[in-house]
Amino acid sequence: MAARSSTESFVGSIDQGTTSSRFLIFNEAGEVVASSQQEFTQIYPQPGWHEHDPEEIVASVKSCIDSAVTAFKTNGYSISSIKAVGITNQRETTVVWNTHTGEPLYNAIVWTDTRTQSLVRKLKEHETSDTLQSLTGLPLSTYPSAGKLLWLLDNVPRVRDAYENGYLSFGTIDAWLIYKLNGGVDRNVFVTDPSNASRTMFMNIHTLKYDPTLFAFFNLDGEKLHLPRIVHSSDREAYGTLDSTELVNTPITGCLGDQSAALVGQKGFSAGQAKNTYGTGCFLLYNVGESPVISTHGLLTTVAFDFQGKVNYALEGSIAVAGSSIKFLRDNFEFINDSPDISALAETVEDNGGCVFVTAFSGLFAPYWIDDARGTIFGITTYTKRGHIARATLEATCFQTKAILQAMEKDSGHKLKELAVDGGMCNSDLAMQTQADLISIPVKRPAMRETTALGAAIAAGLAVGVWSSIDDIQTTNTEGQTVFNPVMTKDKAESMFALWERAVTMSRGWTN
Ligand SMILES: Nc1ncnc2c1ncn2[C@@H]1O[C@H](COP(=O)(O)OP(=O)(O)O)[C@@H](O)[C@H]1O
Ligand SMILES: O=P(O)(O)OC[C@H](O)CO
Repeated sequence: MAARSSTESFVGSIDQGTTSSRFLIFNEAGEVVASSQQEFTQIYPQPGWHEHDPEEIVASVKSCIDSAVTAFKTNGYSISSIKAVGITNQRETTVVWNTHTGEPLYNAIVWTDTRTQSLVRKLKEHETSDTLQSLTGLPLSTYPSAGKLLWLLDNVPRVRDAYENGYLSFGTIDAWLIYKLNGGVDRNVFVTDPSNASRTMFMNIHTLKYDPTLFAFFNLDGEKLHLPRIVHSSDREAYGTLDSTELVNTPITGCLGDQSAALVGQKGFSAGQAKNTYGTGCFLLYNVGESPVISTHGLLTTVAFDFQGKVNYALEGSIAVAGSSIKFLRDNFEFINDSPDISALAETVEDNGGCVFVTAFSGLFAPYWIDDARGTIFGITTYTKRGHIARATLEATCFQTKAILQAMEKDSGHKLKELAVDGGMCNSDLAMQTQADLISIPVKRPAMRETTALGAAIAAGLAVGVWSSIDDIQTTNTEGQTVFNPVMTKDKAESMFALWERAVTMSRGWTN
């Protein structure tokens, strides 16, 4: 195709999720003009363990960049019109590497991994453990990075060795990717942003700095451990430039944890705005403004974004299992060939036939925090068909979202009037209708669902002036939304929810 003469600028976005990596190129209107996606290996060495190969993650990202850029060029665009790249990523997932060589010292331990259950219980016995949430925004659980790092130090001799000898680098996926995409040891760009650092339990949520009190609690020597420098989520200089791929020398200028990125991509810039992302897990973020609100109802406090010092916080309801339960039915039970087929299977029956599926594969996260629950299906009889299980699987995420919304209303004192959604599982009309029915408010799904990637592109584009301020992008992706209005009676929704809550109570204690 002939070269386009457009003076338009573009922004690339790396979206490194739990199950796949993507690279998307956005124009100034926030539209996707080229993209590429690649799944990578999920490693489950033991029940409850979940790992990724850090090098495979980097390779998948590079391959996506090259494929998308090739398509971009084929469409007549010039590489030089891509002004910057943003990064968004699965959070908490922990990578450790040799500071001198850049070699990973173990597989990445994924956020869903529950191997730290007993370690976390011991930490909870510590007399100051109940102060952690007010300092970090997070309750002690298997979820944040801190416990994963402690496990590595206790169980992997070469990690311990590297730590004792002062060459252990620790980072979440953003820090690892930025380091590797800059060429690793040679340039040693070792940074993270507050939305990612706030998931480690090493950062003080009020100061946005690593806190010696936290290192002392985890019995870590901050001098021995190499941690990424915390910089703004949108920054012209700090993140370096790509040293390879088709986009060599393009600056990386934005970085956001994926749930923060989705909030930005849904333009949840102001207090009172919220979004719910149904990916591998499901995460409801509610912007609470410029001061953190510490939850007393089972939610987390997280950094929504730090745009050149303008910091917004969010209350977060984290669900460990959402789209992954559908993949589970596909891969482990062969109920379906492909995730989208789940809706058709669920529609073969009228309702859940009395089944409730507590999908607690990693215990239950917000607002319950039950670490000793495991996946349990209640109500199975000889009447039960695969369709009932499919329906109960979709409903599980919707029930847990309802519980989170209730907690959020109590913490924030506000009632949401509608829920903005995105993420792979929101493609299921049945799931989104069920969600609207159960929470009795409308659910709004944007036409362009790659809002996580858009959020990282916005962070990067703001840093280099592709957009001069958030006002430039307020109307992006507002056309063509689908609205799911509740049709179920509130009484029916409440009685279904009561059964779910009963099932949650009964799922406790399995791994005790
Ligand atoms: N049409 C669909 N209906 C239901 N679930 C879906 C559909 N399409 C994708 N999914 C689920 O969405 C998840 C992937 O969503 P995505 O937002 O890409 O996740 P991540 O960012 O965690 O990799 C998968 O677990 C998949 O099962
Ligand atoms: O991969 P996702 O989209 O489910 O997101 C993972 C989260 O960041 C984990 O906290």
